[in-house]
Amino acid sequence: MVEPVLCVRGLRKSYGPVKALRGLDLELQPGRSLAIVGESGSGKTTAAMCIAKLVSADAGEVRIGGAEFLGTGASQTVLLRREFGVVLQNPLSSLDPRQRIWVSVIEPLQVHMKGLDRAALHDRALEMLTRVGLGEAMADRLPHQLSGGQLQRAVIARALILQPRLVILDEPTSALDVSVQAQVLNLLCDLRDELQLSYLFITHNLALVEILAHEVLVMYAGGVVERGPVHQVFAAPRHPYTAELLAAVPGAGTPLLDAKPDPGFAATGCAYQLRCAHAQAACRSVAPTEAAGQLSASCHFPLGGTAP
Ligand SMILES: Nc1ncnc2c1ncn2[C@@H]1O[C@H](COP(=O)(O)OP(=O)(O)OP(=O)(O)O)[C@@H](O)[C@H]1O
Repeated sequence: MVEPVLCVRGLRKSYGPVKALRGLDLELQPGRSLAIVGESGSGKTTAAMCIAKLVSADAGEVRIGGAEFLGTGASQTVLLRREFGVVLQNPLSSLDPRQRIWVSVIEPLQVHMKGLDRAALHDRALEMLTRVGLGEAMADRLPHQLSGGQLQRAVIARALILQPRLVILDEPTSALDVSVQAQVLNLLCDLRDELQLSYLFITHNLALVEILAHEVLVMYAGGVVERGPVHQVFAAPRHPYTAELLAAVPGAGTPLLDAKPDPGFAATGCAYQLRCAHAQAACRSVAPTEAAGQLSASCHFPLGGTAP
């Protein structure tokens, strides 16, 4: 059996009374990409941050490449991790404004592969910058001399410089102009296929999920309400919340819904019951089973058929 690139079991995180993550399980196979979707406040970023050990979870286990990931090591910041690359929403905040682009790109190499001389580091930076579509001319520039799309390419180059198999992407295109978003998205798709990368991808934007991910995990109020292959979940959503998200999609680049789920909501039964047009008595008294397995929805009365 192939070892998953990422395996997460029972990840929980509360902020006081707010249950931001209610026990997350997921697996990511080599070369596969998983998108975590949900509206603002559903727990997506908390999930990514707990997986990256940027925020410490209250409980649960994270395994990367078969080994438990404890989040310790030489690197002080998540951007320099050896185990995975990270691409965040705002590329400017990921790069040191005083450092030339090539120096930022090779920073993880300097931390984790000591002993490379300056010429070798420079060569590696140019190789990676070329791979992401930035020529040598960009290498010596400072971040403020690059456009948003060019900066995000540089961040991607740095995320890949240690050749990780897993890349965590948190809204990687949402700070970019719409015309540039497609270019960066295409680059991410090409790199994923060429380098057999696995992406864990956090987004509000379902249009991007169809392009970048194989599987989708839908979160509501800190829990997983539906999961499965993207084409199956999008073609026939089984959880009413997934259907609501899909119905709200006005097009690429536009956030989904403004309404926020309330993860502090402590009533018995289903967390989605007050917003659900299909709620029945059982939904108010008994919490549905968590969505687990290949294709499932956490709902007593899933759309289109029997309960999972
Ligand atoms: N540092 C914190 N302190 C207190 N509450 C927090 C903190 N971080 C997140 N939360 C709460 O946890 C819940 C989940 O937040 P989280 O940021 O993970 O959601 P999200 O789906 O990523 O939303 P967004 O897309 O807006 O970032 C929210 O209710 C949020 O207010």
